[in-house]
Amino acid sequence: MTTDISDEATGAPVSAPARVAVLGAGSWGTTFAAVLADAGSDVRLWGRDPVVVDQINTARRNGKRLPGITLPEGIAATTDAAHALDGAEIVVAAVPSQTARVTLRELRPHVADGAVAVSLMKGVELSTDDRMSTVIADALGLPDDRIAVLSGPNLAREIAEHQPTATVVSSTSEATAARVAAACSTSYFRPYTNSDVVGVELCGAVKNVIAIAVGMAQGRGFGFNTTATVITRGLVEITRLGLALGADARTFPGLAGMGDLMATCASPLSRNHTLGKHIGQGMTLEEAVAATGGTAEGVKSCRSVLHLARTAGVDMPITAGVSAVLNDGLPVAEMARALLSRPQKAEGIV
Ligand SMILES: NC(=O)C1=CN([C@@H]2O[C@H](COP(=O)(O)OP(=O)(O)OC[C@H]3O[C@@H](n4cnc5c(N)ncnc54)[C@H](O)[C@@H]3O)[C@@H](O)[C@H]2O)C=CC1
Ligand SMILES: O=C(CO)COP(=O)(O)O
Repeated sequence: MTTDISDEATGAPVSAPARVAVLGAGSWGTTFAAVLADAGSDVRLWGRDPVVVDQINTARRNGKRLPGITLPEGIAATTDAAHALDGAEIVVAAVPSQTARVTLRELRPHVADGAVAVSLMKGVELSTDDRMSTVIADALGLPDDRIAVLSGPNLAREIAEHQPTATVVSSTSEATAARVAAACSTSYFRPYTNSDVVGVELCGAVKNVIAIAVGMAQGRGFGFNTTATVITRGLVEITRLGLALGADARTFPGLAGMGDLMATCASPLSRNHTLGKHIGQGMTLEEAVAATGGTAEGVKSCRSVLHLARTAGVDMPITAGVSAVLNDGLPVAEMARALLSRPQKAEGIV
């Protein structure tokens, strides 16, 4: 299932530079644009905020999302989406999941013939329960074999600091996955490819919900035993949903599964984790969203994931608990009580 993208003789990453448009100049869009530029690609980064765009072009910084980071010269930022997309062979979507459909639909006329689209987004659409690759296919009118998703333990700030990490580029087309992987391969960012788009996307979306649960537990003052329990049982929930929806079991212990779950649940850099912690410490959802800043996808995706699960007849008690706390005002202490008082069962039954 997995392809190693490296030069067999030297072991060095093989990069194949491309003309790339990155849509969304938030923390991950900006960081991924920097990865692509470092891989030698010609990158145009589309952002809505002219102040952010101007700062990227003139000062090589995005002070709003990545304070203290100097960006490479190879990124040209613009507020003009048509200019960003003109001639782009690869189109990368990095806007909040719930806004993707409308944003991409508007930009569709500017997408070049033959372009490949890549989702960096980790969410499930609320109104449809669609994964982001489906939203992209609908909004841009692209066939599945010209769509890839990229997901893994990829906290933007660490990557912007060139700390080493790996990721998964998934597509139903091996050629598309390999092409995208080659365009973003650097000395600090190592893409692997696979073909399990369903599994990779579900892992990315649901781990945000589990990270909120871990944050809530830590906000209540609970330690590593609780954290490890929620992460482990969270992975069971992700696996259960994924298998019910046709994912490949090998994805869950991989980078997009366990890898991303660990990074997001452990790191204070995670917006989902941070938001959960604020809630656990007693903030309202509104206060927690404001205090967190940036896009915490799990806040909305907990509802669509839960709906997906219920439709598929899959039990996801942690996700249900997070949704009840965020949407129905259930106190965190009650969520913990409910989870701990579930009927006894044998471990290992997914
Ligand atoms: N930040 C990270 O470490 C990572 C984020 N992701 C995912 O990447 C996606 C984007 O996240 P971030 O860049 O971190 O978010 P962010 O909150 O830093 O930035 C989002 C960007 O989208 C723009 N935006 C908001 N609403 C929009 C709309 N209606 N139309 C067009 N643009 C709009 C904002 O102006 C902002 O530039 C999310 O799905 C997230 O889960 C995935 C991996 C890592
Ligand atoms: O997806 C991420 C790391 O892989 C980023 O997590 P947050 O969206 O919670 O910050």
